[in-house]
Amino acid sequence: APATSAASAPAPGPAEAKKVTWDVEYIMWAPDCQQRAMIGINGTFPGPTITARAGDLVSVTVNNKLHTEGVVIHWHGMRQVGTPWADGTASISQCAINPGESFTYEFVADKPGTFFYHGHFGMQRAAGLYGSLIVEATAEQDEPYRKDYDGGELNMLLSDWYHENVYAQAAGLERKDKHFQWIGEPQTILINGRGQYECMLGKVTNYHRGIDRYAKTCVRGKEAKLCRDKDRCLMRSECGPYCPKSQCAPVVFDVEPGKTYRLRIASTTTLSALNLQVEGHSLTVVEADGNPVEPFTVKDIDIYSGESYSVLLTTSQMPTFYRPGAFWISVGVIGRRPKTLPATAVLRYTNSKLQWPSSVPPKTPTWDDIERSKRFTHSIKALKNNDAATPAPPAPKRATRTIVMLNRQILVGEHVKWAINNVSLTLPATPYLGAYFYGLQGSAFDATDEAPSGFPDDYNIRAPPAAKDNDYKARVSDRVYELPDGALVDVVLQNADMLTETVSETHPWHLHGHDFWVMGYGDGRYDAKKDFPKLNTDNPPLRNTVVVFPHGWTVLRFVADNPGAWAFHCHIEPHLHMGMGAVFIEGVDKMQDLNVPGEAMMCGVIRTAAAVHLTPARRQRSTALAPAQAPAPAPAP
Ligand SMILES: O=C1O[C@H]([C@@H](O)CO)C(O)=C1O
Repeated sequence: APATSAASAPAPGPAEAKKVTWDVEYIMWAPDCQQRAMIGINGTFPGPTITARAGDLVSVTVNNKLHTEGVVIHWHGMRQVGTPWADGTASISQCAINPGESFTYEFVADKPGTFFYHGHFGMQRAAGLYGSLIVEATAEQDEPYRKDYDGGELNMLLSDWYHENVYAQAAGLERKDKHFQWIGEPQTILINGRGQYECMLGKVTNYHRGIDRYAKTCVRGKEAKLCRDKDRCLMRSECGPYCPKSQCAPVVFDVEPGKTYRLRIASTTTLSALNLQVEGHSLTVVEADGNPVEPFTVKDIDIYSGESYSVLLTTSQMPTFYRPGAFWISVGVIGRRPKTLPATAVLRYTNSKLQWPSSVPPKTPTWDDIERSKRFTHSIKALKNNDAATPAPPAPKRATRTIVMLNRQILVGEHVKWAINNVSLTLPATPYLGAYFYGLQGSAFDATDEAPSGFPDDYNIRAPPAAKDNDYKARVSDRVYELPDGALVDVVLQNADMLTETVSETHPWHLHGHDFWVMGYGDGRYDAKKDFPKLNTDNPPLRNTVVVFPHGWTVLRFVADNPGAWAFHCHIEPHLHMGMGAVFIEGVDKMQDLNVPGEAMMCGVIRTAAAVHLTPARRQRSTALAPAQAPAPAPAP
């Protein structure tokens, strides 16, 4: 029978239809039981969940009610074929929407899957501007794993949360050299926008104290009293995590025993890579970034910022004394030494004898076990010959253009930056899409030269960038890559030492406007002669986000068949802010045929050019305003 019974878990935000109006504004909220200012939509955090069906036209009118800054919203994973102006990237696909102004995004929800949306201007994603975007399959294009779950769907939007506001974070990153202030580890991991700062819902162990010396088990007795005042609780941080109406109340997924559920998981973290597990249950991965994968079963999954998965979970546990039918879902930090306690949610069977699990939440795998993470990531393969009505096209066997991208943390001037080859990306005042649409690229950004497609053969990826004069020097630039229409593009992401010797970090790279095939991964320096023949042309998974592991390489392939200006960047918010990104321009000659809304491009040199046609119109104005401004007739004597 088709699974229509939705499990009674709170979706991240209230569900919305496909045509909506959003007020984006500052709100006071307590996502981890501590009240802070953040960016909300229609008064809530996270923003409303959009649920659409594949092929639907989604229309979102954004009213910018942030009185001190512009805003844009990016629809992460939507390819925006024919609508590059709706991609929601400030300086790339549009001008930021000014305070007091509105903009309507209209795009087709092009394929079924688990997605999300978020701010893409400054560091607004880190300020809480995000929400879920779920695209359901139509009857004709049924997802291949649809028949494999009968329990319904659960949705988990994962994020990390900082108590320091994003303006302070950005200012710290921009300080010079010795005064550079890194954002550090987040205070709290959030599940559907809810977490509990320094507080474990389950028992605190030495393991938890090792992560955060302030870790404490939340006191339930004291809070019970506060909980009774339900209305007051709604906005008060001290109401604590166990008050059901509290903004930081834990997420509880109520499920029936003996069923299989589809758990949708997406991560929009600012920084953290996460590992998720459900006590006593295995997870079968079936979808990655909206694409069917060859199913594989694991105890836990890794998820990097920008990625999404669907996993199938069967509620097969018989209630026992030790496992009375309530289980911890635990989400912990991997890849960087954690200082943040794992987030917890509850999977609760309808026959559970207990409200809360009595066990200790499962431990997160050792944070620096990169080999374990590689094994998980390498297990993801495309589902071949799947019975979906529209199976994904096979990867082309070759590329017509190869861009090798050296990922380096490097000093530029005296600032700590990230650079790709020798370009640390800075965004121009004029959106690239508008610049190409109006043919103003020469004055809108540095179009004298393309961004570099490679780096010197003798560059040592296992040594930090040297400050010597003859070093391969990076500079801040807004140069782009122009890709011929239809080009088959290979991008080799090459990781290297950071400014700290022997240290290299994991970076999740996200491409706008496309899915790409992940052709392969390797350690050390990519060697085209040796490594190219070993790339996976058989079942490379299609994705929109992929990681490059420390000191390793990743090759991805895509077809440049979507005219527009597309960002390609590290999805770690501060890294993008520090220049870790690139811009691909596709279909230069086809750009003029697009239906680009001119009013979305009126900034930078386009505004200057448009202003040329405006002349003072004092006479018309005085005529137009005359009636309203005329003095009121004198009262009759
Ligand atoms: O960009 C980064 O800066 C810090 C560190 O390298 C300097 O404090 C860090 O861990 C990053 O990922």
